[in-house]
Amino acid sequence: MSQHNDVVVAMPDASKGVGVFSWANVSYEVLVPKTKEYKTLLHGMYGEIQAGEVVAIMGGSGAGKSTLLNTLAGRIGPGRLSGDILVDGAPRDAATWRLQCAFVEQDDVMFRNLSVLETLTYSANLRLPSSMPKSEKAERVERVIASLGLNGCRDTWIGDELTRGISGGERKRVSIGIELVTDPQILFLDEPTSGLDAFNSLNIISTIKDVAVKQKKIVLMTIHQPRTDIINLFDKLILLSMGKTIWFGSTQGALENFSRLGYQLPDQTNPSDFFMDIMTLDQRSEELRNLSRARIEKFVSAYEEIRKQTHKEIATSQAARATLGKLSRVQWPSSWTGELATLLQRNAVDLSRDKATLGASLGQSVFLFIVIGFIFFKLSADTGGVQSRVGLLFFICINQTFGVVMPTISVFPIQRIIIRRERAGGSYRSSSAYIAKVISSLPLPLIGCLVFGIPVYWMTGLQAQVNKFFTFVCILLIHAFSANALGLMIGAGVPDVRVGLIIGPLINIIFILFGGQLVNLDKVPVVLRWIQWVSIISYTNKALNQNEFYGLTLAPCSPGGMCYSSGELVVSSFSLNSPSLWMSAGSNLIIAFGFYFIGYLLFDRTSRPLLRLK
Ligand SMILES: Nc1ncnc2c1ncn2[C@@H]1O[C@H](COP(=O)(O)OP(=O)(O)OP(=O)(O)O)[C@@H](O)[C@H]1O
Repeated sequence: MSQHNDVVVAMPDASKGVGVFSWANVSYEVLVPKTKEYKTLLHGMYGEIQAGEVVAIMGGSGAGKSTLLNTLAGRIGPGRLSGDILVDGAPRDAATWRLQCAFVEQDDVMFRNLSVLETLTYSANLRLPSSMPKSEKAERVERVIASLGLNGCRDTWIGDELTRGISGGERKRVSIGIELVTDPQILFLDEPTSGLDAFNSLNIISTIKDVAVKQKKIVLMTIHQPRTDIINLFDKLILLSMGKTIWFGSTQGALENFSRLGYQLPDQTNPSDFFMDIMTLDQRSEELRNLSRARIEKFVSAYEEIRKQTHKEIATSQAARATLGKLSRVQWPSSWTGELATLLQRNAVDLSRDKATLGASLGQSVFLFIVIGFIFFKLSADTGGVQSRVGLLFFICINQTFGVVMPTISVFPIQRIIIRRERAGGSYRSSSAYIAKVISSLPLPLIGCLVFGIPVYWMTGLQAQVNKFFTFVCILLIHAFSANALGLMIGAGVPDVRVGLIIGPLINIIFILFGGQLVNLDKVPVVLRWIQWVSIISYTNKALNQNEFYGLTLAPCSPGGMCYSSGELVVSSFSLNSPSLWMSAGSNLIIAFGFYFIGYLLFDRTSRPLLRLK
């Protein structure tokens, strides 16, 4: 399977930390589709962070904080990027960058059914080289737990809005821990305090500061109006407004700078409130906008003067450049099968603890076999019985399609953020992640189809022959397999679950229409007729009818009544005789593999992390 954008990564050399991360004259423009003109989001940015420093990007809404953070982290889409972004004086390199840096997103999306310890252990197992002994990985995890103060909740499940788990502050720590297990040199954090109370915010930033100082890491984060004791923890601030720098340096330096320009910090005011007041573009009226714009431009020019006087070129490290040249394609942390085994194990643990999903899924099958079993109880072999049998078999097709496709659609959209994050860290190949999901999503539909199908077969009085029964079960299992493939394919392609829940039923309904029971397919417009060849419902319906009616002895006709003389005649009168039973089942298998393959291509694309360094 193709690897597309996955970059094969080099293992980091833990003994070699990054000394300085710097950027010079960095601008970023995007094309605005409506006007077809470029809009500049970042204007000639400069900055430098030394190992052990924590730097915060602050600014009003729309100032460009996230854009700057993402640009420096290499997480930008199309657009014009110019300037230099350097690691120890050398340009970032795709082979090493993913392991040198880590990005902690604002939303802490994780597996809700795993404990803190398990979450960090899987991160270590997936992201650290397989050559590293298990005991060393476990030690690394323990160190991260200790440094982030997670010992008290190490065995608590992560949880989510619906299931109680660790607290918001602990979630943020775990998110940071997931990244820290690989010992990245540069840590980017997007609003690490958002959604946290003042106490927890201080706690998180103090922990980050502690880690940065002790482990000599470079930390850059965006933050919204931090309280005074948080702002005091930052070594430098980047104050942004309208995509321009109005200050880069210490908080004290910023206060002195603004004071010199006539803006004094009022008594008993938090510096961050003060900065926000003077650097935010006031949009309330034309007059206020012009006034605030003029003030901001004054700050921009004043800072530019200071920068020019103090700016020194970062010495380009020839040694670093030379090393980068040699590191191009090395290897993934583990072998493909190693990745698959770890991912399968994680999926299995997560699924086995998801009692609600397991219960609902099996409960649905039990409920339906009872209802259907009694509605169609012990069908007769007369004309009425024939009609009921045809209806029952078509209902089974529809039920088994909806029952499998709909829950499967959510598999990828729900975990896409996690997969993107892990792929961004170079943890595994997209193919192993996909195959692991396919395998772990199969047992539930297959078991569900047996729980429903076996009792229904005997309750409804379908042909009481062992070979017919096993063929029936086999057809149902193949159908569940194909429906699973269809659900995964839809889920892999849609941007979120809501879109999937619209597209899923639509495709199912079209497959039902082309299932051979509702419309005479010979009368359908030629351009649409091909749909029957990919309708898994059509093939399963044909296979089930042939299995049931071939060899079925029907009740003799009453004089003058309309009836079928044989089961074969029933099948041919509904045009369900071609292709043959095993050809139909085989077609469904081929279609399933087709769906899985298209699903993989879509998955690879939609779960691909952004990485743009040039
Ligand atoms: N792809 C894009 N096309 C056009 N404009 C964009 C694009 N991305 C961002 N912008 C604009 O760039 C500006 C900076 O956006 P950014 O998200 O960096 O702001 P921010 O400071 O992080 O704001 P907030 O605190 O509200 O998240 C905003 O005006 C935004 O509308």
